[in-house]
Amino acid sequence: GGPGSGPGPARHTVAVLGSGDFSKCLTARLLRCGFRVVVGSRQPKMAAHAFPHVVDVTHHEDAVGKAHIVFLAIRREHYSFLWDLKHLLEGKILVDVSNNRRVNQYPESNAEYLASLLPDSFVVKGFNVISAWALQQSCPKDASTQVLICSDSLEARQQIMELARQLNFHPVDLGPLSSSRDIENRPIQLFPGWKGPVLAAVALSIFFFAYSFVRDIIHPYVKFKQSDFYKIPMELVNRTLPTVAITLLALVYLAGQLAAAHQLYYGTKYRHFPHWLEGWLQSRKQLGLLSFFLAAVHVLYSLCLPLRRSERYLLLNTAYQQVHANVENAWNEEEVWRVEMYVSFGIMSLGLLSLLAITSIPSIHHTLNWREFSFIQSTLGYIALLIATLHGLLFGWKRAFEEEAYRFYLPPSFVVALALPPSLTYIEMCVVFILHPNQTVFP
Ligand SMILES: NC(=O)C1=CN([C@@H]2O[C@H](COP(=O)(O)OP(=O)(O)OC[C@H]3O[C@@H](n4cnc5c(N)ncnc54)[C@H](OP(=O)(O)O)[C@@H]3O)[C@@H](O)[C@H]2O)C=CC1
Ligand SMILES: [Cu+2]
Repeated sequence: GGPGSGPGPARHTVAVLGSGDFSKCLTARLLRCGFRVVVGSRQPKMAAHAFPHVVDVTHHEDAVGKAHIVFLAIRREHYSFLWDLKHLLEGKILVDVSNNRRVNQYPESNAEYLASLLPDSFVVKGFNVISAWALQQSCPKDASTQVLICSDSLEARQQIMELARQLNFHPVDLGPLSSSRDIENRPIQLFPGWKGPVLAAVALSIFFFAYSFVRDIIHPYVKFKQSDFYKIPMELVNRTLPTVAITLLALVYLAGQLAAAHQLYYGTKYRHFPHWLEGWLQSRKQLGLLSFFLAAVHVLYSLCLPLRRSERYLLLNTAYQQVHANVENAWNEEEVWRVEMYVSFGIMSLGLLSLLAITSIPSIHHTLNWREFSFIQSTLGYIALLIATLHGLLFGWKRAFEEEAYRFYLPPSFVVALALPPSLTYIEMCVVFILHPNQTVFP
């Protein structure tokens, strides 16, 4: 018969092969939840010391014979010994809990390898996303209680899901055994989805930092013998941060516009986007959050600029020169307006960006309906981008037009430092307003 047709009492006994950390913690959890456990070990006498007395620690053959569900708490590299137990494992449910060290370490998943080794057993993948430590917790309440389960045998899958429930986990059915590759990759992925956006942020940071370094440090030094190296830790960093932030934010919306253009060009919603665009669309959340993070750090840097010694000396020197030149009032109306607006736009864009970041948190996202989410992420996001651009333009205005040293140097620096991120914005805005006057296609 099927995997459920074993003799009655054996159902309540679970076998665990291997006596390592995972085996110990799993056994403890099984006992606590009312199961009887038999552990199979190569050296049962030695292994028995590590288990409570109620646990039957015995040889592999013996353990397998006493239970219908067998957990394999051993590493994939050692699976070959199961070949000798082949006939004993026939018709039993084998739970593969193994993990690998690297993503896609082997051509086939561990569970699929096991199934090919023992075609007459019912292999179920599961519990690998749970750490031995989490198994020891008596009443886990967080997300780590999720157990992803898959198997080609529906009945075996359901039995293991039921078992997971009895162990106070939340089983998630991921279907056939082919999902095991995905399940095995889960616990060893490092921030999946963040690689591309982080690489983009790092590459842009290097580029803009190098650019500012040449423009603000090397150029004045070579041309005017002016040593501004003190600017590296604060000013250069604080110039790089907002430029990267605004570029990343522009990239979020550029992806949506390219997708819209793609759909318009092919006249259908049902054609697949090219891979690069698909990946880009899926990293918009990460790009947006990175942009928010960099913008927030930029604000902290900006707030701390007046704390610097250099700032104090420069201020005193200016005051001294002013006295010397007999100028009573240095008030410059245009400058005042520029800076007031520049600061105000900066604060506004950070406020809007925080709103975007907060609404991207899943629990808050779920309280919004699709239109509300799309309004905040598309419309307000766009406005944030626009205001941030104005903030950047107002900042660059003075540098471009007023600072003695840069006046003749205007075209290349102005275009690259300021026009590049905003121009992405403007191109997008033209595209969106011409093609979709009142539509925001991708939230
Ligand atoms: N530790 C953890 O937090 C987690 C572990 N896992 C998975 O659980 C499995 C076991 O992990 P863990 O307990 O940490 O590993 P350990 O290395 O601590 O234990 C593995 C056990 O396998 C047995 N074993 C070792 N070599 C052989 C062999 N050549 N032939 C047969 N049996 C052998 C040993 O038992 P004995 O000497 O009694 O035969 C040993 O205790 C792994 O596949 C791992 O990926 C999954 C999720 C979390
Ligand atoms: Cu700024």
